[in-house]
Amino acid sequence: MNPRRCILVVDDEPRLREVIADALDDLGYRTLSADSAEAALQRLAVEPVDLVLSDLRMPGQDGHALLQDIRSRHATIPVVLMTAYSTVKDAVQMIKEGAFDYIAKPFEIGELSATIGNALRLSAALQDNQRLRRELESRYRFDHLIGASAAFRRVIGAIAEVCESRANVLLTGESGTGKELAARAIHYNSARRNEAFVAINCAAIPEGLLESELFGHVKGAFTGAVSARPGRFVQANGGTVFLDEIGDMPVSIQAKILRVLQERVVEPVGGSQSRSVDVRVIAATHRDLREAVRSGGFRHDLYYRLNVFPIELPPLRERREDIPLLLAHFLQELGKSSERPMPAFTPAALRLMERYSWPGNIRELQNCVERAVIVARNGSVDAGDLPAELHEPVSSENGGLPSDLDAELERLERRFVLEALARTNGVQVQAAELLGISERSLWHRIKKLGINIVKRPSST
Ligand SMILES: Nc1ncnc2c1ncn2[C@@H]1O[C@H](COP(=O)(O)OP(=O)(O)OP(=O)(O)O)[C@@H](O)[C@H]1O
Repeated sequence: MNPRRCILVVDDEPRLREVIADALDDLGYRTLSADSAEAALQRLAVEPVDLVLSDLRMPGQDGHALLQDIRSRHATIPVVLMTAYSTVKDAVQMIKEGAFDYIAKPFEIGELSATIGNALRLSAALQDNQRLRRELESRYRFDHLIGASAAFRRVIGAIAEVCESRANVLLTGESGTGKELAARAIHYNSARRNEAFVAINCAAIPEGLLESELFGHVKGAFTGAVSARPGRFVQANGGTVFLDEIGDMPVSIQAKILRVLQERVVEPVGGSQSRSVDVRVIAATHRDLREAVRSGGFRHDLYYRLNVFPIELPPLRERREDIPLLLAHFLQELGKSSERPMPAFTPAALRLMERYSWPGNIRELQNCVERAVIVARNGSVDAGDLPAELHEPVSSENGGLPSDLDAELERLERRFVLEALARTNGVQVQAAELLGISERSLWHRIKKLGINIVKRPSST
């Protein structure tokens, strides 16, 4: 059984201390109390405390000074401030200085329970993340892989396991879940780290060019091939090739990839001499490749070659507890290139972010943070500063109007894109023409909507 979490209640009013301690006791916490900041520091020096709940205004050293002392001497203990309505502004300022949250007096037990539960959960996640990173940093350099949730730890564990081997890796997961980042982590922590990491997006290169892009071509192989070109596999010799969106690769080219994997040779377009290469292949897809194999869009022999070591990147909605960590990480990154101090996100804004489903996953979260930093006023980002989709209500009844305009527009967009792709058998340049948009714009929409294009295999 978990030991009871210990909360230190600091308030100069004995009656209030007693009421709060009783309430916390009923909620299953162990409580200690102190009638001043000085007494609180004495208790902290000798007792293991999980959270400090302190009044803001106290005679002698006040909550503000106590916060500073706790930050410097017991940095991992979260501090929640209790404040009168008139001093809420000071409490918000103190969140910027490192307090975890505040609660305005008078408050109800339910509110107190939620605030404390939240602070304990977030601070445990932060500490876990720090511990995990220290552990990993001593063995690996996974500097940019942020997350401490159980789901993400499994991913890190799998990455750590596969780094040293030369096994092919298949990364699956929705768009924006970090597949490319994971591929880079594998490469830069493998024995190949000093050789090239060559990434290629199989879906973004027109079918006619993909073969020569991958395997190179000899001089005169086709109109415009004025000189020989080595191709990405040769460029990556000794290193790693990252084949992004492998599920969108034409069947004809899949056969050639298979040859690289089996025989470790490439044959440039127009040439008859093969060249041996030593590359590790990491492939990624947001599609269900097993399904593509079943429907004939993907070669089963290639699937089994690639799927030697599968790693699934979980969607962000399945690891919501990582959201505060990712937010802190992106703010830190943005802060490096900004003269201005980064804004603080209010607890209400954070709550909204933790509730939202993030269909675009970490990329969407990153964009949201970047945008919020731009629109932030007075050094803070509140719920109202976040994009409309984060405020979507869950209800549906709305008198004929869509209860969720963005979702409705997205549904329409998906229907039209799918229709155009179906009519053109997945040929994106033609589908884009039908829809009156550029091929690039169609490509972005396909990515955003997570559409899987299954082309009918050509008859050759
Ligand atoms: N665990 C993570 N920690 C920090 N940043 C992350 C993490 N995972 C992803 N990101 C960031 O999110 C963005 C999207 O990640 P990435 O491009 O690796 O996703 P992807 O799954 O390859 O997307 P797509 O399928 O659309 O190509 C990148 O800017 C990346 O740096």
